Amino acid sequence: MDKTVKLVFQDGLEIEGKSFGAYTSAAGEVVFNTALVGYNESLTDPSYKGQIMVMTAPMIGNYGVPDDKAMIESIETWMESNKIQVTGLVVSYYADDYSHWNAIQKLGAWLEIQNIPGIYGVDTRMITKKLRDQGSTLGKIVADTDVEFYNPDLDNLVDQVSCKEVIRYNEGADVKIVLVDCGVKNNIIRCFVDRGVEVVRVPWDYDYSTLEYDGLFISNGPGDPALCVPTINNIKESLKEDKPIFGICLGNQLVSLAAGASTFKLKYGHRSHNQPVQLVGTKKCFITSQNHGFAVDDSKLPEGFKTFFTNLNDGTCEGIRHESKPFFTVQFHPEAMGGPVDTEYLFDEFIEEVKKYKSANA
Ligand SMILES: NC(=O)CC[C@H](N)C(=O)O
Repeated sequence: MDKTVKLVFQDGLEIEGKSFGAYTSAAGEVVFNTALVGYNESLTDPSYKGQIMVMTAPMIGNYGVPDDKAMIESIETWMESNKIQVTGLVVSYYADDYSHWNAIQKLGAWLEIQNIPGIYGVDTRMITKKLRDQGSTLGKIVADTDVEFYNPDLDNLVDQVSCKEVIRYNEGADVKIVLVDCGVKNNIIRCFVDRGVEVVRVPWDYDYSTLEYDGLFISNGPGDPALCVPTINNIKESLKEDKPIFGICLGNQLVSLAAGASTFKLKYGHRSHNQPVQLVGTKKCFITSQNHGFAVDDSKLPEGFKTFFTNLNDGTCEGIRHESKPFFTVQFHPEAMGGPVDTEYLFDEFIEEVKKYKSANA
């Protein structure tokens, strides 16, 4: 019989449930994700560092977990990083029995190996309504020893998830992209490598101006973008040049901050696979995968920049682009994994801009 654990909120609410995964206590920001699939990808997305993820899909674990050690081209085949990044997992029904063609382990066993606690048998609908009404809040999963509440937005989490040295993928390709790793999801690297470019992955605070490259990419990542000061300062220098710049999620926020815009914390964030965004100036709408708690204030974008996409649910900024230079960034995740791939064309558009720049400056 599974042991009892509690989900405790900073406002005092305590919810009793059953333990799966590691029987241990952990604290973080409680956020909800409404995606129906993709728990392995979300759990290993470095953007979730410091967060306790509530999944509203009623059954979690039913398709198990694939081999998290399988690698292709030195990247985890089935995962978005080399480990589980969340602090804890909250689900309604945990399915211990699984069935899937490439699953090799139970979700609970995988969590336990990495000392991540899970709680099931709780009313995730009630919890989600609480978070929507009151906003994301600090919380903790408590096993047999209590822990202090922990606010991940006060920590420089990007430094904890970024690579520690320069890593090259597809070395020797004609087009070279510097990828600033703020907690990059593996599928972003796959999307570039599959398009035949070399990816030069550098730490979040690395001075990439010393490198030979043709285009710049700023990755997704955890925590408050305002804490990434070295990255913002490096991007400020890049904005003075004409080399193409692309960014995703945290990358959108960092380029916006470097350009002189500001960011703010959303009440409960966007974490789902069904967020509708409109391409500004058109009637086109795309359904996107999203996982963010901060947003760019596009009410006063700096000279030369305009809103690229807008969220059709709440009108928030979903990307910015420069009016004349090849700079564009998006708040959503065109690389998906999981979720819809409708906006993956943005990788092609960026690489086209890079090739144009490269031939014009040959
Ligand atoms: N996925 C991300 O890159 C998240 C960006 C940032 N940490 C936010 O929560 O808004």
